[in-house]
This record gives sequence, structure tokens and C-alpha cells, in this order.
Amino acid sequence: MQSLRFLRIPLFSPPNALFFVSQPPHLLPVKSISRISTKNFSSQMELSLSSSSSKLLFRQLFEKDSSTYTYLLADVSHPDKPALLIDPVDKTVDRDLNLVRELGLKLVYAMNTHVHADHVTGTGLIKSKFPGAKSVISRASGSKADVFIEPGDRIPFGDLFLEVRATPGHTSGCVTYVTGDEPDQPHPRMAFTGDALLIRGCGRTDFQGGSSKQLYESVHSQIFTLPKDTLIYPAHDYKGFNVSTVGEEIVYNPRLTKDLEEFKKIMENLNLPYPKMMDIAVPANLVCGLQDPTS
Ligand SMILES: N[C@@H](CCC(=O)N[C@@H](CSS)C(=O)NCC(=O)O)C(=O)O
Ligand SMILES: [Fe+2]
Repeated sequence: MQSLRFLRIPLFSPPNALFFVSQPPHLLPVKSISRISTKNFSSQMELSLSSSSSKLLFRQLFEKDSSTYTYLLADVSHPDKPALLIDPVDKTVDRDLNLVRELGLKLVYAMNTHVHADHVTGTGLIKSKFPGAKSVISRASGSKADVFIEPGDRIPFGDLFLEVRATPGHTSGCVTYVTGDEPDQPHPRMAFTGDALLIRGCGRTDFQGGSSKQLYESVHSQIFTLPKDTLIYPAHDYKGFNVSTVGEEIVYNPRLTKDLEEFKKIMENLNLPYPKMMDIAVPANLVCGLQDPTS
């Protein structure tokens, strides 16, 4: 088991504070990023770092049975092309890994935003099919994994990184992953919100340690405080959307625009049936799908 504690920095530290962290050059904060290709900005893009020439490859992938989005990110200008997958699903692991191999990427991390209740994570299967890839989940999730992350951690891939923000409320261990930022970067940040914030919705709060008050506070303090042009990429969509922004959700989210008391009432009255796969998915995901295939 590994910890990213050595990369931990305080949340909301001023940009200069990042430089006080002792890191090898390839882990230093990214510089002045500019977009060079935005053929389909919402689902695929390549970004270039003007100072270090690092380029972010981004793909949004979909699993239709559970309406789950999986995200592939890689630093394609690094010689190893290190990559990570966020919220892979067991059923689509072969598709995802074929794409990783076709693009010549080296998968470093298979990450979860939380212990999913509606599908089995692909992170365990990926470990057996892509040797060297490590499973990642928050320590607060209570799940097994190779790497446990905590708020403020940075997850490096090449010259790029994701910052970890704690966003409990849908489950007690939910996190949001946010792309690294620099004050002068000319493109929006991306936030991978799991089930904490969905497009025009949010995750339910009626099981897995859910709390509507906690979710409301998480979204308002950890996501709605990001720059308004930050792109929101959730773990699910049931309405046909694939991307939103912080600014859009602050204004149009039908649940989170309400005050806390009204939000709590909305969440109490969702009356959603439990996910069909819940009794299989939760125990499986507490060991990251298939943590140790030999045991
Ligand atoms: N029908 C699906 C499960 C749908 C569901 O409960 N989705 C969750 C996210 S997966 S834990 C949720 O939080 N939904 C919020 C909402 O407002 O829909 C199934 O049976 O798998
Ligand atoms: Fe969930």
C-alpha cells in the first residue's frame, strides 16, 4: 500500500506555497497551459503546456448499462506517456485498456471517486490486465486499494497532476479530482466530481453514509468555489449531458441552488429505488473490484 502523503499540500494554499513542497522537477506545478486542439472540446482534447511543452490527452468514455462516465487522462509529451483512468467500469475494462494501448500510454493509476453502488469498478481487473497500474481510492472510503488518497494530495502523471478535494455526502469517502492550475493558464480547469455533483443534479444521500447536509456543504465549499469556467465531469449522467461548468451549476442546478433546508427536503423526497446491482457492487467495490486476484 502506498500513500501520496509526500505530495500533500494544504487546500487553498496560495500558488507560491506550492513551491515550498520539496518535489522532483517532474512533480512541480504545471505552468501556463494553452489549448492547441479542441475538435470536440467536451469529450476529447489535447492541451499544451507552453513552458514545459507538456500536453494533456483527455477522453470521456461511457458505460451504458450504468450510465457511467470513465475518464482517461495522460501526459502525452512525457516520454512514458503516463496515464490514469477515473472510474473505470468492470464491463468496459477491455475497451478502455485497448484504447490505452492503441494510444501508446502507460497506465499508472486506476482511480475511483468513491465506492460505487450501481456497478463494479474496473480498478481490480485493470491491475491484473495492466501490470504496474495501481488502484486508488480515498482513505475515508474504507475500501482496499494500492494507494489511499486524502484531501490536498496531488496525483502526478508525468508533468501533470490532479488535486484531491474531499466531497463527502453521497458517500462518506467521496472525492473530487481537479486538474492542476496556474493563475495565468488560458484554459478552464476540469473537475471530476464523481456522484457528488451531477449535471443539473447530485448524488443521492440515502445510503453508504450519505448525508444531504454534508453533500450540500461539500459542493458549496469544494466545487462551487472553483473558477466559474471550471468544467464539470461527473461519474454519471441520466439525461444525455456530458459536461457542464461550475458557473452553470451555480445558476441552474435545480437542487443545489436552493438553501440547505429546501435541499434537505428535496433529497428526503427523491424516492429512488435502490440501484439494482447494489448488493453485489458495494462489497466488490470495498476491495476495489478485485483487489488481489490470488487471494
Ligand atoms: N437506476 C440505477 C441507479 C440510479 C441511481 O441511484 N444513481 C445514483 C448514482 S449511482 S450510486 C444517484 O445518486 N442518483 C441520483 C439521482 O438523482 O438520480 C440502477 O439501478 O443502477
Ligand atoms: Fe455512487
